[in-house]
Amino acid sequence: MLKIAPSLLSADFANLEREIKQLHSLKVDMIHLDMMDGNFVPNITFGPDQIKDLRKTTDLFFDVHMMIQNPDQFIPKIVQAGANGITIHQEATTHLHRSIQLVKDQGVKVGVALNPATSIDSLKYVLDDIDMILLMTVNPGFGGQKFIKVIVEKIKETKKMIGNRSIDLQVDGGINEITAKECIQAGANILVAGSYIFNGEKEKNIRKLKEIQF
Ligand SMILES: O=C(CO)[C@H](O)[C@H](O)COP(=O)(O)O
Ligand SMILES: [Co+2]
Repeated sequence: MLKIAPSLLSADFANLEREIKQLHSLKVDMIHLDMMDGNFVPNITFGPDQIKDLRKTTDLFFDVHMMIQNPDQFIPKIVQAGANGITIHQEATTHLHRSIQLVKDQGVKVGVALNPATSIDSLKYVLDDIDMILLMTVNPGFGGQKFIKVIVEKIKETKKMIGNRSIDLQVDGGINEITAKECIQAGANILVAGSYIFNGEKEKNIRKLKEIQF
């Protein structure tokens, strides 16, 4: 089933409660929270304290995309703050298997993210431990970047690797109604979209994504 995950990165940070309540009324499937440390990626966003405050505004699923070096130290804090799912970058941890187990121990969903130039090969060894794979369709760090088209092929290869396992395949970066269609046809089922949803009429943009036919 297709799921829509608006990224708060492009929301109005002076009115986050209002933005989240509107997304709730537009029946999105989850809220995508981009955590950045200025080290793994060249940008800084928010951490556990801010996520804890946002948690008070909604019961929507919080899908935390951790773009931080050495994620292990923050995993318990992010879960305590209210995350329902945590996605860690393979490139940000030396011991991917251990980091995955740490998230699982906290009782929330676990995803592994790959940068555009990272091969899917190492996923093979953790496939039976994870709930989601996030394929970055831009280089992480900023909203509003251009979709990297070569990743469509990677989506197809990843979908094949997943086989009949119940693992969600999420895409993130440069998603609009055109690129979303290509990703869905290739096998993705969760669309993260920031600038496309927030720049303009949210209701119309979310509807357009939901209406994409397979
Ligand atoms: O992880 C991210 C950036 O690193 C964001 O989720 C992503 O870029 C969403 O923004 P947009 O849809 O505007 O590309
Ligand atoms: Co993201």
